[in-house]
Amino acid sequence: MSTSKSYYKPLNISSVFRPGLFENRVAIVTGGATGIGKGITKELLFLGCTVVIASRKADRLADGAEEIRNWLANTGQRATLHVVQCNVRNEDEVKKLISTTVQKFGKLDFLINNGGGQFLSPTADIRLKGWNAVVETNLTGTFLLCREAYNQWMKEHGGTIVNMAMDMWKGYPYMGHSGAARAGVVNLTKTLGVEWAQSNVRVNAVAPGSSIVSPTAAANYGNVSIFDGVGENIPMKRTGTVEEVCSAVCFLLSPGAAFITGETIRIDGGHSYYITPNFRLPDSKPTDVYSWQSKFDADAAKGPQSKL
Ligand SMILES: CCCCCCCCC/C=C/C(=O)SCCNC(=O)CCNC(=O)[C@H](O)C(C)(C)COP(=O)(O)OP(=O)(O)OC[C@H]1O[C@@H](n2cnc3c(N)ncnc32)[C@H](O)[C@@H]1OP(=O)(O)O
Ligand SMILES: NC(=O)C1=CN([C@@H]2O[C@H](COP(=O)(O)OP(=O)(O)OC[C@H]3O[C@@H](n4cnc5c(N)ncnc54)[C@H](OP(=O)(O)O)[C@@H]3O)[C@@H](O)[C@H]2O)C=CC1
Repeated sequence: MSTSKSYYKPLNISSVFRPGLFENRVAIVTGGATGIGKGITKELLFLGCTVVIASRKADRLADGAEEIRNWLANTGQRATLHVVQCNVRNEDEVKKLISTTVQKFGKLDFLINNGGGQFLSPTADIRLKGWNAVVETNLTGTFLLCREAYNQWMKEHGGTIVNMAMDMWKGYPYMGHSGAARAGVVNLTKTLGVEWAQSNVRVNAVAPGSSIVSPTAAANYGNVSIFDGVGENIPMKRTGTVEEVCSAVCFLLSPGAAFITGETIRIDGGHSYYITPNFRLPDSKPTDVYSWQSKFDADAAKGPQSKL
């Protein structure tokens, strides 16, 4: 059975959250210029939030910011986007990212630790430098950002943090370093959710399946077709969209999630629960997709002046 796009039934809508939900809020999104982070940035801006995007590469940040600003102009919404170069593995740069944000915008309401990644390798072949690079990026970087956001602002004023995990629940062959680091992130999320509850700081995480079609992610693996065929093994019979991660992040940031902390939400179409080798679901059509059928994207490609 094919999972070609012709079976998809896209829901032609934009954010499911009310306009202005995040007005007067300030967020940092690491890795906010590409892929999932870019999607999160767009939705936050669309909902009125001021967003600071931060990652290592100045050219990626500049290109991403330009695209996002054009896109936002075409939605008719207004919000502030700011760019800071920051390697989450560098303690000084992380401290500066938080202090700059607080100085410039007067506060920090949301931290989204999205930036991260890894390379594919049998674990036996991973050199210590490579192991450390991945663990420092995904686990230590998340720790540093959480700690600085808390100590510099959230401890006194409250705030909400969303961390990025992955579907490492059964281990992750060929991504042993990242699987271990993300399992650490899930555990750290629980700890901080408890330790910081009294400061009115909620800490949660999302765990996307290895199935969120992100062109930058595919390019990072040097294989643009890495997501092809992945949907076949997922109960929902399809890959996931960036927007399906973003909406979970926005929910966790919203007041509607005020009693949720320490939690990790799986966004994987049921893949991580589909474990029984002697039970196969019958073939079926892919389920409905949540995607901002952009209208906005098409208009953004034409430039900021085009009409909705
Ligand atoms: C099965 C099907 C599954 C299918 C899998 C499907 C996956 C789809 C799901 C997607 C999940 C995602 O997370 S998508 C997100 C993808 N995005 C990314 O991964 C981008 C971010 N990643 C990175 O920047 C890098 O991978 C990372 C290593 C973490 C950090 O890079 P740095 O520039 O800091 O470090 P580098 O100098 O490049 O490398 C440091 C060392 O790491 C090791 N190293 C780096 N790249 C390496 C490589 N390709 N192969 C071996 N080893 C490598 C070497 O030892 C390097 O040292 P030397 O020996 O001295 O060079
Ligand atoms: N796509 C998927 O299916 C899944 C993705 N994930 C995770 O979701 C997150 C987003 O991935 P996705 O959008 O798909 O892929 P991308 O490659 O597009 O995103 C990775 C982002 O992280 C940034 N980044 C990487 N290393 C650092 C660092 N040391 N300091 C600061 N920023 C950094 C990159 O920017 P720059 O290069 O400029 O630093 C880039 O913007 C990642 O953590 C990824 O591992 C998890 C599960 C599945």
